[in-house]
Amino acid sequence: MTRTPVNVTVTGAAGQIGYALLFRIASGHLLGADVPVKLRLLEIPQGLKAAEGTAMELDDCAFPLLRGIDISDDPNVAFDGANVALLVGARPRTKGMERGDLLEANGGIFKPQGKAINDHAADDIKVLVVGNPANTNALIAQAAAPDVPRERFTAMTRLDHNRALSQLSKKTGAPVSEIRKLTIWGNHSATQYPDIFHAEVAGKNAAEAVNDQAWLADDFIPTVAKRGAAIIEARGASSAASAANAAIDHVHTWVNGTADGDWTSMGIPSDGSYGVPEGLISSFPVTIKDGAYEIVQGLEINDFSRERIDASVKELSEEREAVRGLGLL
Ligand SMILES: NC(=O)C1=CN([C@@H]2O[C@H](COP(=O)(O)OP(=O)(O)OC[C@H]3O[C@@H](n4cnc5c(N)ncnc54)[C@H](O)[C@@H]3O)[C@@H](O)[C@H]2O)C=CC1
Ligand SMILES: O=C([O-])CC(=O)C(=O)O
Repeated sequence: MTRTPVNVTVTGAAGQIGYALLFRIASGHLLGADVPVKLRLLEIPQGLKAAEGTAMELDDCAFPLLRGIDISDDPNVAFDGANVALLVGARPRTKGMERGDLLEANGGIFKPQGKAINDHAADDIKVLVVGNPANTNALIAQAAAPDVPRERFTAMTRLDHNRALSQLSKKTGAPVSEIRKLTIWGNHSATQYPDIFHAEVAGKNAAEAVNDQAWLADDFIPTVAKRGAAIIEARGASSAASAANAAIDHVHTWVNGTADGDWTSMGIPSDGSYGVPEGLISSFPVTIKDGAYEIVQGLEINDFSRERIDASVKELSEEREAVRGLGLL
């Protein structure tokens, strides 16, 4: 059966995450081994030549599922007909830059991209924001796209989720495949809260299996929350292949669903669940079926978790206020 190719737009295509991401999209890991894709690459003018080089390499792989590559520096062209948009390109924080400056610089990227998505993307568009500060960049893009259902704008906390799985696996000796129901709450930042109180390791409650409060508070949580900085320190560059892998996981799960008896973590617009103010793009535990996600309801939140969720959500509220103050919402 011939299928219509799915248009996948990737911004920041010439960057290091782009380089780790595009080959996996083209080889079928994003959407499935039977789904042809067309890539639409968006770069700034200085990045176009490098994007063209990457496109040449993509050609040279002769991927059977890759049905075309377009490159542009115009968001209105790159998002035209997009079914999936991976917003990776962002303005990194540079020396002496305050958080407000960073938010403003990113507003200049994510607002026009949100508008271009609003005006040109396909009706079924799904957006994942990877570029930092991811949650608030997603909010900016969403605000500029009033005609797109707001739940289509998501932010990536799957890398944090995967990091937490791996740390818990090392601690317990159980393979990652035996760990379920882990949650990242809040912001993709050092305030995020990786929660193991509802997680299961080989069918047993993870917090009880670990039974080590000091490890949880002083090792696990800071290791996961500060892993991005640790990678920069070790590698001399921020996470790239693991971030690309998480972006693939995020979209693959969004399209194909969560496994029975498990959930994943995604930055999504809050509906007010768990005391997270409505509209903030915060990470929650979600189950997904038929391309639609739902926040897992009814989890009991203990005092230890409540304090940490509240701290991360407070940071998200402050970021929202800051971009409101800049007229970006
Ligand atoms: N949410 C998450 O878990 C993670 C997020 N990140 C973030 O992802 C972003 C990208 O990381 P890298 O690929 O390592 O950065 P990079 O600097 O290697 O590449 C970024 C690319 O984006 C391009 N770009 C800048 N503005 C653009 C615009 N307006 N339109 C299109 N392209 C544009 C640049 O030319 C560059 O090629 C960063 O903001 C980084 O902090 C990184 C790791 C994990
Ligand atoms: O800090 C960064 O730029 C990279 C990042 O988000 C991460 O590795 O989690």
